[in-house]
Amino acid sequence: MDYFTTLLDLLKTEREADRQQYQQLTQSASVAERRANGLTWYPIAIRGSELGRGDYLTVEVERTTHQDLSHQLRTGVPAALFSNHDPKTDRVEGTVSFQNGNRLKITLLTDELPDWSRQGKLGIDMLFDDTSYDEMQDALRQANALAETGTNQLINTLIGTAAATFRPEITPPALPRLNASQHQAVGAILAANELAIVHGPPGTGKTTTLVQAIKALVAQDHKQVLVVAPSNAAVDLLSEKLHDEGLNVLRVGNPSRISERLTALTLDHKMAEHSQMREAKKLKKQAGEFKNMAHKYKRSFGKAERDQRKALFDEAHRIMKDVANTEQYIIDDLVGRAQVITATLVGANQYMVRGLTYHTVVIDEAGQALEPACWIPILKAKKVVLAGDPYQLSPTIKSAEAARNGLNVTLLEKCIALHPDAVTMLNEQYRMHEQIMDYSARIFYNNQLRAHASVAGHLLFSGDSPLEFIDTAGCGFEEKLEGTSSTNPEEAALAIRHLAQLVAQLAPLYAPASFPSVAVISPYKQQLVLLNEQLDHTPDLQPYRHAISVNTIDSFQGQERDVIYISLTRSNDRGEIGFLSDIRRMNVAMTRARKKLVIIGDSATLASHPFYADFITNAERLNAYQSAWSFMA
Ligand SMILES: Nc1ncnc2c1ncn2[C@@H]1O[C@H](COP(=O)(O)OP(=O)(O)OP(=O)(O)O)[C@@H](O)[C@H]1O
Repeated sequence: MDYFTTLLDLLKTEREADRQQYQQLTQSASVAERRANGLTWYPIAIRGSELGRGDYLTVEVERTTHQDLSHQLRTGVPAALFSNHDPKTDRVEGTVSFQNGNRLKITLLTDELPDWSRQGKLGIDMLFDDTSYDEMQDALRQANALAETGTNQLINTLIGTAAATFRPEITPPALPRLNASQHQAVGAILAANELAIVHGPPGTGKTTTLVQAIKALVAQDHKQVLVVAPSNAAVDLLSEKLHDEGLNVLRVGNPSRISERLTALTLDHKMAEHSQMREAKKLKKQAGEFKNMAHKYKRSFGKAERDQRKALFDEAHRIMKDVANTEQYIIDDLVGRAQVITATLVGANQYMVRGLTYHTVVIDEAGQALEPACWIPILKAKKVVLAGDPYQLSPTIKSAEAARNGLNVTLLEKCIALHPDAVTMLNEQYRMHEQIMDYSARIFYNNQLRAHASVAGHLLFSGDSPLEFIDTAGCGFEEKLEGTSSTNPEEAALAIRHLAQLVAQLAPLYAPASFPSVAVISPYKQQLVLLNEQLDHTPDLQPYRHAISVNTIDSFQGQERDVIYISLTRSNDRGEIGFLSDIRRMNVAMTRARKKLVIIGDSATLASHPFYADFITNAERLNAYQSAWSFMA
């Protein structure tokens, strides 16, 4: 099938580009350089170790210095423990199985700590993640084979060779907390035979809707539902909300947020609480003792000692087999009792749940999911629910070639185009003042989005303007290049001065604890550095620092603040706007604001792009346009 062979080729191109970028960052790089690139923790101290399932040793380590450096050693990534003595030979590979703050656990492909780990300084290196690519590739191959039989109704629908069908007799239960479009979405999810799509623009209650739909699915079908998303954060959020609704949720893989409520949903925690676990623990301890005894007999001793050593090891292995059996029983029991299983897309193939099949799989944040990854959970189901917004951030793709040739188009977008009859768009939003929503609604949502009465007119204070565009054209604020990132120091200063004036207006109106939340965002990382400096050097803002954050747009998807400042940064006479031409990113930025949105930019540069030209005209129409001149005067 062309559909899947094309995807397989694109994935191969992407994998190569990703590997090359990884190699560039690691090859011939010193430990210090790798550490600076976030690929290595060094030095580390071992805080403990435990023998786990499959006789693999899990080692807990802590970063003892350089603790603030950002890094990519997240749960699930392949990694290696190494020693600085001879990092090429003194290393053992494994997978990060837990990470929080400056501690992580790595499960090693061995059952005991190597001798070299007791000398020299140790570190953890991130390795290239071949496993995820292998999983995606396997899924595409399997999908291809199934597609060729022509009989798989779900695949036929998703690739567009069959229509999506519905059971018209199904009527959704009464759900008084949902609005009309949310209720309709739940109805479509219940009635769909193969595919239902929930298009959720910003703040429209996509999560609320999905949670109610999943609850209704469990009640209707009496079958386990698999709920997945590309990011751990989204999986965490859904897991908590589903649990709050009284469902038995099993969170597979490690949560990115360590909250007690979430931890309680993980397999590790549920296992520890299980009635049969005490027995397994006792056995494990016994096996450990046998191993310790065996280690006392050195290999160089005589035959009798060697035999003794072997007998002890054999006994330890035999006991560990019993442990594995007991643990498997516990896992099967816990997995069997779950009504909802939650995981990331690739996590849906974790070995505890690898072989399971489901009636329905729900993919949230489908607008950010790489299509090949979606096929991992899809192959486990008869019916798919896709939820997301194709007009917010798309997945990050490393290979420009793969992106150009179609890897940047998500399954969500394809399915919306193929099956408009399967789409329900949630059309009422609970976040933005209607003037803040207006432009996004017009450009991206065909004017179909409404503001709920509770937010349509909400303001920071009576008489405030919810939308402001501050035009720096003609002020001589020129962009600079810092490395690969643009900056605009005068624009940063202006943004913070404007914020200081706003805060002065708000101060008498709000108690510190209920002070409106503010975020200052820019697509350019170096501009954030300048904004932070300006903030730190504005004494009047210090008492409110807790309410103000500075962030990139990408880290902000899914969040909201009362006040959003966007520093567009670009200002040049070539009309070059770089990153800003990705209007989906700008849609995310603009729709984070609840009560006030202040955008600062140079109309002379921005007007080269119709999205901004139109936005500025719109701002003028709404009386929201102001020249920076008049502000500075
Ligand atoms: N039917 C409703 N009635 C009243 N409030 C609602 C309703 N649906 C959602 N909300 C509120 O709207 C807000 C956003 O809801 P939710 O978190 O479900 O949205 P979302 O669409 O997932 O958000 P995002 O834009 O981050 O994707 C929440 O505060 C929620 O309580």
